[in-house]
Amino acid sequence: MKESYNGEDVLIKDVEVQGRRVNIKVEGGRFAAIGEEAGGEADVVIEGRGAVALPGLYNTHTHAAMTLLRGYADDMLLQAWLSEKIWPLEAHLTGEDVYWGTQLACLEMIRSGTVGFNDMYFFMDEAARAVDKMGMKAQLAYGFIDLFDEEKREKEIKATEALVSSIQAMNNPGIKAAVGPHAVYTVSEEGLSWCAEFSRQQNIGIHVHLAETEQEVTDCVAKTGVRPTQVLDRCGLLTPRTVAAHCCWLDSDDCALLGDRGVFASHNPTSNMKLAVGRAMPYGLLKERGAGLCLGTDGCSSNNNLDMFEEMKFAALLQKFFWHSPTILPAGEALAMASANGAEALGFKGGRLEVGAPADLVLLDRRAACNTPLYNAVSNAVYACNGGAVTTVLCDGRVLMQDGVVPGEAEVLDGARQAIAGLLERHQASVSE
Ligand SMILES: C[C@H]1O[C@@H](n2cnc3c(N)ncnc32)[C@H](O)[C@@H]1O
Ligand SMILES: [Zn+2]
Repeated sequence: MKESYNGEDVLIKDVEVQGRRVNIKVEGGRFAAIGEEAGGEADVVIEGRGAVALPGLYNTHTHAAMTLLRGYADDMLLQAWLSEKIWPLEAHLTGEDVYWGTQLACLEMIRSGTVGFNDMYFFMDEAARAVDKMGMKAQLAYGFIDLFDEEKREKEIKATEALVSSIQAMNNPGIKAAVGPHAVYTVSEEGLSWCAEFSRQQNIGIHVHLAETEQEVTDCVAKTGVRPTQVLDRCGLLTPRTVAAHCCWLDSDDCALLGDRGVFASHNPTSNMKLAVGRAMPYGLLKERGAGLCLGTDGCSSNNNLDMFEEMKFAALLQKFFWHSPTILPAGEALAMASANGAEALGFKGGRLEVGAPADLVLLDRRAACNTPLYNAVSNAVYACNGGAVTTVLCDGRVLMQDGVVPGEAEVLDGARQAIAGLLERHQASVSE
């Protein structure tokens, strides 16, 4: 992987953009020209051979280094899955594990056309190091969990402040810090309010789980007298800088509140179906109330991959099936959720195939079966292709994959495999003590 990006100019020849065979010229990391006339000198020339060009994708909800836990525990309900399986193994994670697990996530995301993502996890300075090395864009938050304990809250505050300053010291405009209050059932209202105030002072994003399960809502009402959305709102966490993940068990007042506050709701259909949360995000109501709408995979152990092409398809199908409407969430809206909306949710400008925009670009193989026939490239992208059809990826004009080759792939896979072996060994040793 290239250590430093020197702003190369790129010319991509003969690609399909909205039904036209054109060239694409990238200069200084942005689209300079898209059309038959695009051309001229370039440091890198890529033969498109009729490839389908799409905007780069943004995964707005994941726990990237959970790649190390892929397939570790499946087929369980959320609370048992977290408390009996996931959290006990996560207790043995090291910074080195998160460095390699996040690189593996970046590799998988690059291979399937994702150029930016929204992460909430631990040892996030190591995650930032991995993102910097892999050349992607990301908003990174430490998973703030105080379990309503004052001492733990102080530690979570220090960890959050440390991460934000270390990311800001990186001076990489493609890597942003955020606060990551986990959820209303794992964070006290003092902790939630601190996160809101700190994100306001620092003018950084907020990444939070909201209304994932019916139990989250009923327990919250029983405990506080109000619903999770109202708890987040009275703590100041509902803002235009907020990405709320899942948003399944929302009623119409919740949707109106999210719309009024300009919150982005991140739909995570695969995770929701895999954990059987029992209700699809109310996409139609949220759209009507003006909430931002984007898409995310959640972590690899509740999906179990990071393929945003699959995520677009499952979003479109789940919404149609659950709300009994064959016209809800058409392919074009699914692609917008996964690209431009996702970029906007994270405060990035990209995810648009437009002159002047940052050059986030994905090329799909024109000869792949999923692109034959090519009546409608967006339909194929959402309903037929998956990440396997991606051949070339640019992020802010930087070539991250060309003709299926990601530089340094073997080293990332080896490092991740070693991290997994070490993690399991430490967990095993503690269990047998
Ligand atoms: C950041 C924290 O969020 C946990 N985590 C992973 N998946 C989910 C989910 N679907 N809902 C809530 N928390 C989750 C991670 O396991 C980590 O403990
Ligand atoms: Zn999550």
